This record gives sequence, structure tokens and C-alpha cells, in this order.
Amino acid sequence: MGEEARVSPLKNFVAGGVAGACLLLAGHPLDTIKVRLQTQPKAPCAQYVLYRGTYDCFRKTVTKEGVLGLYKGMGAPLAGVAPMMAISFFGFGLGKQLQQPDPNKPLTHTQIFLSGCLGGVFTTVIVAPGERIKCLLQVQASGGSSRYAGPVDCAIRLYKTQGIRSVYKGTVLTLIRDVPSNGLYFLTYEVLKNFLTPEGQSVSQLSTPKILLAGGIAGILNWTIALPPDVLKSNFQTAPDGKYRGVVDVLRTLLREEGPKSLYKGFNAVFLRAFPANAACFLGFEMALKGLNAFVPSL
Ligand SMILES: CC(=O)O[C@H](CC(=O)[O-])C[N+](C)(C)C
Repeated sequence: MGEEARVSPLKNFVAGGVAGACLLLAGHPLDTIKVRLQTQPKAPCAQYVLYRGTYDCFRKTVTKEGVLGLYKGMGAPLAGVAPMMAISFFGFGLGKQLQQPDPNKPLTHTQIFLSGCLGGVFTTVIVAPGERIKCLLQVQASGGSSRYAGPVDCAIRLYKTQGIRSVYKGTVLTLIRDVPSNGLYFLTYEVLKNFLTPEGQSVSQLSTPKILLAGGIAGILNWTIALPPDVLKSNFQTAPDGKYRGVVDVLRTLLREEGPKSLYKGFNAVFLRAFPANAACFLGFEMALKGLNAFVPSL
């Protein structure tokens, strides 16, 4: 079997880190807008709404805070997204390797989905605290106050005041968001890659526009199932302590106060970001993998 066909979780790990950096650079500005829209307080009437939509939030953020305002809270994901994607791609590679004792036998769609889910379980260990810190920082600027000086200050203060439980607040919702969405993410990408590969060619020869297309669509489908738990997670992680009794309570409160549409809050920002960010992510992954296959084939 050629080096390119062999699944190497380690190569996936390194290439996944590059993918994460690409994902972040292309996607963070719209992620900030998404979190601000998702967590803005409910206004008594339309006149007092802080942000009327994606463009309004973009415009107000840039006017008040400059372009750098869109990159607020990037410190935590910068340290978190590259390792997160590295672990995600590693878990996916490991899942594939574990389920494929015979490398010449292709995996079923269910096996690919489960491999992706494994990546989601692994990443939660760093994603849950990373998201808690990122969301708190993203929201504090839009609220006008600056309680935390940065990601490290935020992590230390959460830990000092309420211990590790506070740092990991929102773990269950992170698992609910990331396990199935990770499965769908990788399944979509693999299915599209095979579909877009012309007869008789290897998937590793797929052209850049086709990689971008497959990655972008994988990102969009991933968010169609990830967004409702993401809204619950953002609200839960940024709420004052004691506001919600648990996952079901956030869901009930949101449905009661704002209706089912609230589960798709930030929809425009999420879907505007999903395609370019994930297209860049998978392109970064494939290019890094090619480099590794050429320079360190035995990894
Ligand atoms: C829901 C989510 O975080 O999706 C990630 C891509 C993105 O758009 O941020 C990918 N992954 C499912 C691997 C976490």
C-alpha cells in the first residue's frame, strides 16, 4: 500500500494543527459576531435591540472597537484551535485505523461517522474550557465592561474563585455539540472527496477547488446540527452563576423566552463563516499531509 493510502493518526495530528490555524484565521471575525448575536440580552422592544443582525453587529463592532475588535478573544482559540483540530484529526485517524484491520478494505459510512465522533470525544477535554474562556471574553466587550484582562487572566480567575468545575462549565453541551457534528463533518468530507474524484484517479490527487468545495460543504453540514447546542452552550457558559440549573433548564428558558427560532441565533454569521473557514481548514490539512508524505513518509 502507498504511503498516501495508509492512515497515520500522527500525520493527521500534525496536519490537523495546520488545518486549525487556517480555520481560525479565516473564521474568527465571524465567530465573534456569532457569539455576540447569540448572547445579546433580550430587548424589551425592537428599538432597544443591541444588534439588529449580522451586518449591524459587524458595523457596530468595527466602528466602536476597530477591525481588531473582530479578533477579540482570539488568544484562547489561537492556543486552542490548532491543538483542537490536531486532536480531532488524530481521533478521526485513530478511529479509522482501529476499525480497518485490513487497509485494502474500505470503511463503511457508519465507520467513518464513528471515527469522526471519536475525534469529538477527544477534543472536548480542551474545547470545553477553551469555549468557556473565549465566549466570556467575546461577550464582555459587547457588554461594555472588561472584567477579564485576557484568556490567562480569565482562566486563573475562574479557577481561583470556583475551581476546575467553573473552568469546565458547559462540558456536557460541548459533547452534545461536538460528537455528532464531528462525525457528520468527516463523513461529508470523505463522501464528497470520493464523489468528486474522477474515475481511475486517486483521492489524493483531488484539485484545490474540489478540496475547498468538499471542506466548505462539510463545514456547513456540521453546523446545521451543531448550532442549536452551540446556542445553548454559549448562553450557559456566559450566564451568571446560578442562572441555569442545567442543560435542560437553558433549553426550556430559551424556548419560553425567545421561542424555537432562538436555537438558530447567529445563523447568518455561522453559515457565512462555515464555508470559507472549513474550506481553508481542509485545504491546510491536505497540503500539510502532502508535505508530510513527501518529507517524513514514515511518521
Ligand atoms: C462545531 C465546530 O466547532 O466545528 C468545527 C469547525 C468550525 O467551523 O469551527 C469542526 N469540528 C467539528 C471538527 C470541531
